[in-house]
Amino acid sequence: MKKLLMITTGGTIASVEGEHGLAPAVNANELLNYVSDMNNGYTMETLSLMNLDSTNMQPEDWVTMAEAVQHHYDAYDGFVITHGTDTMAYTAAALSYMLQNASKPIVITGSQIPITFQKTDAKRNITDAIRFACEEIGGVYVVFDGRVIQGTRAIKLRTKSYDAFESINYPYIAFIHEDRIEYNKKIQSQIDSFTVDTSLCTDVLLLRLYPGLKPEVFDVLANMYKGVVIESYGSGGIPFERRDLLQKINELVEKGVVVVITTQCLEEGEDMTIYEVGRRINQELITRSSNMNTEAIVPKLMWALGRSAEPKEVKRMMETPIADDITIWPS
Ligand SMILES: NC(=O)C[C@H](N)C(=O)O
Repeated sequence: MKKLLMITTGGTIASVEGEHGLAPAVNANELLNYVSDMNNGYTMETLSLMNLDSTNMQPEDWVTMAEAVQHHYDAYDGFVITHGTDTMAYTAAALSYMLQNASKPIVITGSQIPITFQKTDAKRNITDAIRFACEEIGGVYVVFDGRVIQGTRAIKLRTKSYDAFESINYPYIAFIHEDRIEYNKKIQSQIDSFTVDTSLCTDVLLLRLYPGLKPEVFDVLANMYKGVVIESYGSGGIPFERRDLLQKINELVEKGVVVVITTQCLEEGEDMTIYEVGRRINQELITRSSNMNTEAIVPKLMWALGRSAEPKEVKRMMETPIADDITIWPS
């Protein structure tokens, strides 16, 4: 008999219609009461940790969640975390970095429609998440609309549809059917021991390039941030004609800021070795992101900066695959 803990954090799944629109209000026990087919095979305890729309979630809330799992880790066989969808991908990645080599499933789910509504995806998603949390598998996963996504690979692609999440640059882990779980990817069993490191440095900026961005904006960043993630274009170049951003980025790195380059393209990642706009970037100084998604890069950088103040060491951590966040490293 599996012993599970369901941790609730808010989101649409726990929302009710209030005076100012949908807002989370349902607690963990009430949420569980909506799920009818509580069957044998597991026992479930609940923890109402917070009740936030995930738009209001901050890195400190990721730490609260990681600490809750850490605190209860030995007492349970698996964890279900219910969460808003808007920042779920960030939370899933953040937990993947803070809670490494888990030998038990830590499953995050939510819904597009509140569980209190007649027609809702919430019941299915919770039921699926519970089923996956009973599996003999370790790590952090997003379960949504019958699909299981690696915690470092999820993105929210759709605002309304039930299939809100996609797995980026990585196969779905599994599909959850009514009668069985179909694995799509072989999962290696965990041999390293479970580690928890929740020290985050939140001095991180995410900047999306667009034609016309003023280079001077970079002058103010060094005083405010220790890490800057630049969502560049295509394979990952930086403009150096007219509005020369390259010079400014080099200056930032010289000042000790860790600059990570990624791409606005969702699929296939950066490869700065192809074009002159990419090759001009000093690869010794800049941090490559390969095919990580932005939702993973941002919390990974907060986590890496939380562990070391040495930019070279932060670059090394960022470029090292963790929790399957990087698969192909361009040669
Ligand atoms: N579907 C949802 O959960 C959206 C909600 N605004 C949230 O992220 O909390």
